[in-house]
Amino acid sequence: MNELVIATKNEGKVREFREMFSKYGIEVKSLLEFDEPIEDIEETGTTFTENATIKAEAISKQYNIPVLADDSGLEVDALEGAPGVYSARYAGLEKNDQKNLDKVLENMKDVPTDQRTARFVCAVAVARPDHDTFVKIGTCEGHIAEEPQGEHGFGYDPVFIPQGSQRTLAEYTSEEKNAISHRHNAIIQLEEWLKNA
Ligand SMILES: O=P(O)(O)OP(=O)(O)OP(=O)(O)OC[C@H]1O[C@@H](n2cnc3c(O)ncnc32)[C@H](O)[C@@H]1O
Ligand SMILES: [Mg+2]
Repeated sequence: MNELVIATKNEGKVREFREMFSKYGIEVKSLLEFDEPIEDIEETGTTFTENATIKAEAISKQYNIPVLADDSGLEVDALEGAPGVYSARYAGLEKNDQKNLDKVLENMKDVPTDQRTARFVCAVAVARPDHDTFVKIGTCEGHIAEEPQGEHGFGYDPVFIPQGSQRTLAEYTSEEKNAISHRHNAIIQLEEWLKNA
């Protein structure tokens, strides 16, 4: 396999997948690079696994090709797992990263440091014509910062400090993030499939 379609319109994800798959010699094509516009796929599931499956199968069926999809988000313990599967829409349907992370910080303003634990979760689904879809899940444990720091990455990275670190993920280089991220931890479980695909 030298090219893999990823059913996402998130440029941050695309960048990370491109970097992580380059070492397998696989080029990544996202929904942003199709000749025709691709309609948004409604994420009607209640779990990361369901939503990743919905996205991968929708595009795989439409084009009759193998497709990978990623559904991910931030689970904050003090917010009972929110924003969770609603991470992209936490502050409204327009999907604004800044508003989303501001809302997390606002809802966490009275939560002391030792109770700010959280994790990123990433479900990657692989859907192929005439095969059962499979899903792998990766996580990255950490805690929520008091204020945003850093310019790298995307989404909630400026407020997420990985376990054992003093820096937010937005202060990590992309190489550093891609070595420990939830997305990395999901992808490494695909290695067998990638080698044989
Ligand atoms: O559905 P697609 O098109 O893939 O793009 P999306 O941005 O809508 O992606 P999701 O539905 O999976 O929602 C993921 C949310 O979690 C956030 N997120 C996921 N991975 C992240 C990461 O590595 N760092 C920071 N935030 C992340 C992201 O910003 C979104 O708000
Ligand atoms: Mg989405």
